[in-house]
Amino acid sequence: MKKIAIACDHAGFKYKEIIKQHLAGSYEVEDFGTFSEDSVDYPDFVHPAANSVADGKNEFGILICGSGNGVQITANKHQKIRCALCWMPELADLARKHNNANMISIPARFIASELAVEIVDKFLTSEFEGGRHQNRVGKISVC
Ligand SMILES: O=C(CO)[C@H](O)[C@H](O)[C@H](O)COP(=O)(O)O
Repeated sequence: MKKIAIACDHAGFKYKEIIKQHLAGSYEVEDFGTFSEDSVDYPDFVHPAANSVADGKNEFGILICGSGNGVQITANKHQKIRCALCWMPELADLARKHNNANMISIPARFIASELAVEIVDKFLTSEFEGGRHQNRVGKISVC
């Protein structure tokens, strides 16, 4: 069963719970919080989730905040993380196929929860195509 990290800030909490419920039984989900709608700082929750994907404890990660920007910016500070901001399923598909993304960020304040679930499903079922894309991905981490 694929192991998935999930994390959010207060703006993403409701969607995190919806996504977790959707994935239950099909994936092993590790929830790094937050666990309420009380205002929090997203890096406090993203860094542990990103570390778990970077060290291989979880295969993929799902991050949710209001715009998707803050959690994505934070996750991409981790050298082994490739986190894509996805507001439609096609972007999640391409993030896996072309960029071998291992995390995605979802903008909870800008899309419906039903679409967020579709995005997650596409992210977790698309495969990296390798080939010419492997050359490019290999050049991303320069330090
Ligand atoms: O990081 C963000 C902005 O790019 C996220 O959208 C946060 O969820 C947002 O900044 C939270 O804003 P709030 O006014 O403190 O709820």
